[in-house]
Amino acid sequence: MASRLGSLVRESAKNGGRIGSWARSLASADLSRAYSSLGNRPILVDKRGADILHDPWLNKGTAHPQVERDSLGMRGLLPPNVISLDQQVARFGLSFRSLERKTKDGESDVRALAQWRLLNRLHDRNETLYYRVLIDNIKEFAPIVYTPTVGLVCQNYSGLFRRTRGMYFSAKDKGLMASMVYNWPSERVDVIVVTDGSRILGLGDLGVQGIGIPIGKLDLYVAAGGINPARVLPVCLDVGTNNTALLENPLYLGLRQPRLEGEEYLAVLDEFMEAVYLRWPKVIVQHEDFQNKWAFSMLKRYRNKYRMFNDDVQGTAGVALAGILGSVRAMGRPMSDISKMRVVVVGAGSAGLGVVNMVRESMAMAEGVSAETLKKAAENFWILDKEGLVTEERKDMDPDVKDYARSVNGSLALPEGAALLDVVKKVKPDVLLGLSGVGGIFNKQILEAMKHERNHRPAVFAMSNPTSNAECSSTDCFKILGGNCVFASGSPFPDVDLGSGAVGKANQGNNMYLFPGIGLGTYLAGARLVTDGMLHAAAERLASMMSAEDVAKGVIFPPVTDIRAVAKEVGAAVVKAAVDEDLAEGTWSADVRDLRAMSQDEIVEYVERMMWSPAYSPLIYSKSKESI
Ligand SMILES: NC(=O)C1=CN([C@@H]2O[C@H](COP(=O)(O)OP(=O)(O)OC[C@H]3O[C@@H](n4cnc5c(N)ncnc54)[C@H](O)[C@@H]3O)[C@@H](O)[C@H]2O)C=CC1
Ligand SMILES: CC(=O)C(=O)O
Ligand SMILES: [Mg+2]
Repeated sequence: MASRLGSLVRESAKNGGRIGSWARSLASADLSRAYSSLGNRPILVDKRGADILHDPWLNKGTAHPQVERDSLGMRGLLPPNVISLDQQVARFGLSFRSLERKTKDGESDVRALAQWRLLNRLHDRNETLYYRVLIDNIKEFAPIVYTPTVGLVCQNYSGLFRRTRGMYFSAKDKGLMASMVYNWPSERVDVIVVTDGSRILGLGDLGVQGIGIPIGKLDLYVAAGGINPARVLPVCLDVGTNNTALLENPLYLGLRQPRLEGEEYLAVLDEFMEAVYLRWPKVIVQHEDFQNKWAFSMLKRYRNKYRMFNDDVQGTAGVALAGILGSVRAMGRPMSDISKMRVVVVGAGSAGLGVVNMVRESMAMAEGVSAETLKKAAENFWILDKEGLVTEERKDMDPDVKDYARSVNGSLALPEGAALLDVVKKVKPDVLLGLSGVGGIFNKQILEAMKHERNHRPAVFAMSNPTSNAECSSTDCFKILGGNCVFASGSPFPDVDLGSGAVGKANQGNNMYLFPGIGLGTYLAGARLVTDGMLHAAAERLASMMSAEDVAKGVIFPPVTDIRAVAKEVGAAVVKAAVDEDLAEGTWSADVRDLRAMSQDEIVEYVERMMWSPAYSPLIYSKSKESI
């Protein structure tokens, strides 16, 4: 059969593709077997012609081979020259470079949006080519589809909106969500990223325009985590906005009403969660960029019921933990010395508190986690919010921060609400960690104060996004602290030339290093829940990927170009943890017994094998579409 199809294809090439009737006369099962033996798994489609060209999951554009053009009624709908996926990638590169040349002297925001538009249009047309381009150029394109440009895109989303992507559930859909989920065209969804748009990066409440974040996160799920793009769903819950500029903007596409509060808000969230699990019982739901007042409570409400996690609270925590472990090693100390670190955290929101909770647990682990060791570990943190240092004298204390409130007496005592500079001068921290959303708050004086005798290799993490909200830049940090400090930021910053061959290494400390692997591992494990054990395993695997030579140079995270390998390793660690915790049910391709029988290396191989990668599959017409 393979040779019959091969000869058909060769024949077609010779005679200009006049084999439509032959190809159609072959039973689709024969064709599918034939295609299988040629390589990619074929896809049965119940569409033809222009409908395929307008379906980004199926469209190959100029790469549709002649046999498909004939069998699927596309002859004449495309220019006659058939080109390959590689050639299409190269053509996209040429057109992207030409845009770069044309916009190089223009305003940087205009240029960034033009670059995003070019990628977005490709995403809308042809998902296979889009992800191939993204994977092949991840270092260059992640900052466009993800932070920082995605922030700018969200700020302008209503004006940029052309073709819809994802789903919107609003307060107006009450009682209808269980039927609405069936409007989504894909029968299978593995990962949903959902936001309510209330705290988009460090840019505040962007209402329905926050949809750009789930889209960008899911781009990384596909490109890094190898999740099939036909099985991801970005969602925005439109519960109103308190952003008056948006409410007054005639272009704004969301509901023009203040945000729902209390029971009304909860009713939307509950109905949404129930609806998606009704249609897709095994889906993983990632909560993203919910304002602090809801992030923790939603996590507590759902994490023991559904297969879900909050990326800002839990993904960020794992990345910061891995970064701090790397910094401890960079100081020339064993990882167990994490329990001796003094950490000043600026920002007591969902991200900041998520980080301190996880790092504290890791500190306590050295001596065995107990109420006593956790209490002792909490003393390693000084937490500031917009009112300054949180002490036991704080009025209306957030219960989530209470454990970390500092005493106003004794050694290292500081007054309630003490300013950051005073805290840094007195505490002389090993790690200064920013998750405040306040751009430039680590100013010259603060960074000068980080030069102290307690630690000649301190770590500065300016983790807020996007770039303009980073607490300091790599240049500020290295120019003041010298090449010895360890620097990480949420959005990418360049390495810094310190003269005489010395280079300050700018690490990107972003939850993008963990969430794709957490989702991938949870999915392949078929884990019922996402547990702390799985999250610790993910963070520890990320930390362990850095070699002694890397950390000695101040490199504490892998390069973005390795993000697919990171997701694979993290995913495998999550699978293993889920199996060890007896939470794994496996999937159709490996059930729990298969997973249990695998060695660690075999799990890594299995995860890699299961990762989707972009390649064109042969398309075969069938009236009743079923997977083969
Ligand atoms: N690098 C990464 O992977 C991640 C970065 N982030 C970034 O972290 C930032 C904060 O996110 P969330 O915690 O979710 O926000 P949030 O709104 O929950 O918390 C912000 C916190 O910063 C505090 N704050 C505001 N102004 C301050 C000031 N002048 N001094 C000290 N503290 C101040 C607030 O009181 C609040 O405690 C955002 O910019 C976000 O982009 C969040 C998640 C992951
Ligand atoms: C990276 C991320 O999740 C944030 O800035 O919110
Ligand atoms: Mg986020």
